[in-house]
Amino acid sequence: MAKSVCGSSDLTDDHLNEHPVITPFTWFGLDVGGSLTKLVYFEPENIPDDDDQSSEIKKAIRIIHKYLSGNTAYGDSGVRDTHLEIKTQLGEYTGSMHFIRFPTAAMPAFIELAKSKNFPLLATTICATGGGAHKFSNEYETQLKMKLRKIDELSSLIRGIHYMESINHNESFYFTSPTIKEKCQKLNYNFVHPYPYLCVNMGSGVSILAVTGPKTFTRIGGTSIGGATFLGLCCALTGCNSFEEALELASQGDNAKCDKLVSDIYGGDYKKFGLPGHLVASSFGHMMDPEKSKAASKADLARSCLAMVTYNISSLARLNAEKQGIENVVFVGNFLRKNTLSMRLIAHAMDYWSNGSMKAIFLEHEGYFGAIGSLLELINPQYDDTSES
Ligand SMILES: Nc1ncnc2c1ncn2[C@@H]1O[C@H](COP(=O)(O)OP(=O)(O)O)[C@@H](O)[C@H]1O
Ligand SMILES: CC(C)(COP(=O)(O)O)[C@@H](O)C(=O)NCCC(=O)O
Repeated sequence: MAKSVCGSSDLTDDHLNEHPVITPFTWFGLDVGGSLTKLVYFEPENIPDDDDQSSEIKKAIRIIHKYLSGNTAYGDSGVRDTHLEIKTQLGEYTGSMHFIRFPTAAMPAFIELAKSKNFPLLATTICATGGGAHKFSNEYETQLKMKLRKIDELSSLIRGIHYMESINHNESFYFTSPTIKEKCQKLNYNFVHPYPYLCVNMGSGVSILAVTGPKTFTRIGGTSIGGATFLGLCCALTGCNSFEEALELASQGDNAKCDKLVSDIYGGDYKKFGLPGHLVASSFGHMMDPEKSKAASKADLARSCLAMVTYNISSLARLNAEKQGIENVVFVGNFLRKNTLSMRLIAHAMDYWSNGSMKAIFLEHEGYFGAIGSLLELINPQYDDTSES
């Protein structure tokens, strides 16, 4: 009989919520986001020999384990982030958690790949979160004969964060002197007494949550100007084709070539209200001047996009934190992947505009927490597509 990752295949999802049956073979958590799909895969150290299984299933299990943990690239666009791999214990099993991502636009190719690797033989149901768990539900059922058990994405995110924090002492960090390259240091943050904190999830769009306990949070805001805005604008303005390319361009550019600064308007600082001359007064404000527009390079344009999106998010984060009386703000999501520049800009902006009262905290597993939370539903189902506040 085919196994379900959430239990035996002859149980309905309702039964699975009450009595999860954990099988040590196909432990996946899926997070299908607006830009990227994240797959967290747990590989147990010792796979017990289960006599109940047909040799066909055993063979498929071996192939999948070998395929996932033996490769770092899958199909045309799947990537395993090997630097994030971590040893942990799930249920009674010790093993490794692997982190894999691919563009959500490549979902049809992923479904074909899953078919070719016999995934459906192992799992009739897979725990999935993110908007795509809803959007692709029919495709999984008709093409793969797999059910997506839908887990609420923000609950999954918070669960994933708290789990990672509990197993990885080096998960959270902050920056000191973020704007001074020679002095800037990345230091471990002690997350022992975290509540309340603000969680800012910088994905395609941005959700802002006030987290008051291990399982209690409220979504207090958001913005549509997020990671996909940065990448979309960069592609439109510079012709770049990837996030990596956009970041590389941004790292070489100067946003003052595109943005109007306070000093462009005041000739210096606007002292009465504490606005320094180097502050951006108006993002892309120089672009209405034909000469300045012509002089701006692709790198300058990319840097302006990055600065605009980053500053806007950190402003919203600070205002929401202020409103809630919260000092610690945790920034997650793949917009921060490889994006130290934005992290340092956020760290500086949060510190500067709060007069040192707020701290920006970042997490190593950036964009994978939703998928981790989804995987944890196997062990202890909590959030079957319900939101919590
Ligand atoms: N390889 C990549 N491809 C596309 N976007 C990426 C990539 N790496 C980082 N990003 C950034 O991460 C954002 C998506 O973040 P993520 O947390 O995965 O959100 P979502 O769940 O909406 O896909 C993108 O909009 C982009 O800014
Ligand atoms: C709709 C979303 C929760 C989807 O999550 P994502 O895939 O972007 O991580 C997110 O994009 C969002 O919160 N957007 C901002 C909507 C708003 O408050 O304006």
